[in-house]
Formats: sequence, C-alpha cells, structure tokens
Amino acid sequence: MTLDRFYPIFDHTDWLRRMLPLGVKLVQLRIKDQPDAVIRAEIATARDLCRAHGAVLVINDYWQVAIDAGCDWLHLGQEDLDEADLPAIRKAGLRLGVSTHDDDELERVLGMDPDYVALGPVYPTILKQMKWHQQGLPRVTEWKARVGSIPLVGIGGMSVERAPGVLAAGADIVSVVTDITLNADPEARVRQWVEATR
Ligand SMILES: Cc1ncc(COP(=O)(O)OP(=O)(O)O)c(N)n1
Ligand SMILES: Cc1nc(C(=O)O)sc1CCOP(=O)(O)O
Ligand SMILES: [Mg+2]
Repeated sequence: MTLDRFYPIFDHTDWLRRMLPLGVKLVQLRIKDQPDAVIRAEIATARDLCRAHGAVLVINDYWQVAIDAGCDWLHLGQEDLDEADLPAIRKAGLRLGVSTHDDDELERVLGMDPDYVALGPVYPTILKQMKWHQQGLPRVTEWKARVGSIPLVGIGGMSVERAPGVLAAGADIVSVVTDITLNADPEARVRQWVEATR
C-alpha cells in the first residue's frame, strides 16, 4: 500500500468531518487528556468517517482501543513502545508507524519492522515541548538512506512552503498540525496542501 504524501494530524473528529471531503487520504487522530469513554467514541467515529471517505486512519497512542475498534493503523512513540504489546498489535493485523529523533531510537525501531518511520522535528514546532530543536534537511536525507524502502515521514514545523524541500530531501510523506489548525482558513490551507503534494 502506498500512503498519501500529505499526512495531517487532528485532535478531534470535528476536524475529520471538515477535512476528509477536501481530499485528505491519510490522517492521524491524536487525542490527549480525555476520558476513556471520549477516546473510544472518538476513535470509533474516526474509523467510520475515514472508511466512508476512503482514507487511511492512524490512531495515535491508544493501541488497545485501536485493536478493539478494528482500526488498521497505529502511531507509537518511543515511550508508547515501552508499554505496548507489539505481538498483540501485530496479531490484530495493525500496521505500525513509529517516531524517531536520534540514532538510538532509529536503531531500536528498525528491529520492529515498522510500516513507516517518522523523523522529527524537522523544523521547530510550537505544538509540544521536545528536547530536540530541529533536525534539518540533511538529517532527512540521512534517515531515508538508513530506512531504505520503509516510508519516511517528516514532521515538525511543516508548512505548504516547506513541504517540497522536505520531500526533495528524501521524505516520502509530510505530517503537519498547526500549519492547518492555527490557520485563519484551515479548509483553504488543506486545499493548498493537497495541491502541493499530489
Ligand atoms: C507522524 C507522527 N510522528 C511523530 C509523532 C509523535 O509521537 P510521540 O513521540 O509518541 O508523541 P505524541 O504525538 O504521542 O505526543 C506523531 N504523533 N505522529
Ligand atoms: C506531534 C509531533 N511529534 C513530533 C516529533 O518530532 O516526534 S513534532 C510534532 C508536532 C508537529 O506539529 P506541527 O506541525 O504543528 O509542528
Ligand atoms: Mg505518543
């Protein structure tokens, strides 16, 4: 399966309702700090919306809920991987994307046969505090050489204007949050993303 090159991340299914009709074909639901019932309901709704629009849905963090809901894709970071039951995830047939930020993390995840590898933050991000400031484009090129045929996702500080350079440096996919969610016109911005990455 070839994943779309445009990979937005949203924290609520209201965003999916708005953006899936515009041509988003790969999307992550990244919910933080919500009660279990909300998380389960949101994941089930996201699953149904993405199926209806022919889009690939990636669930961030909540691997057990994703299994229970019959989802197809998960994203896990390094700390998530410490807690996750990888054999159960694989047995359930879920595909797995993983975060990396340095050499040790990359070495660790290459042994897990991931379905994509994310590198970040390529540019500085305002979304969350991280101990890494920015990896830069040469690092994207280095990571692609190391992951080979595994799809490489560039994340962190992405914009429509930066995406072509990140793809040219070796990323297969560009993932983005605030360039869309903080934009004055998120729908128009998503249309620009779709245009720039198709
Ligand atoms: C595509 C993509 N890349 C990286 C992340 C970050 O995952 P993680 O390090 O587990 O941090 P949180 O997103 O859970 O705060 C991601 N979600 N998606
Ligand atoms: C969720 C996340 N993970 C990152 C990583 O480097 O692992 S950077 C990031 C935030 C991306 O948001 P924005 O597009 O607004 O910078
Ligand atoms: Mg996580």
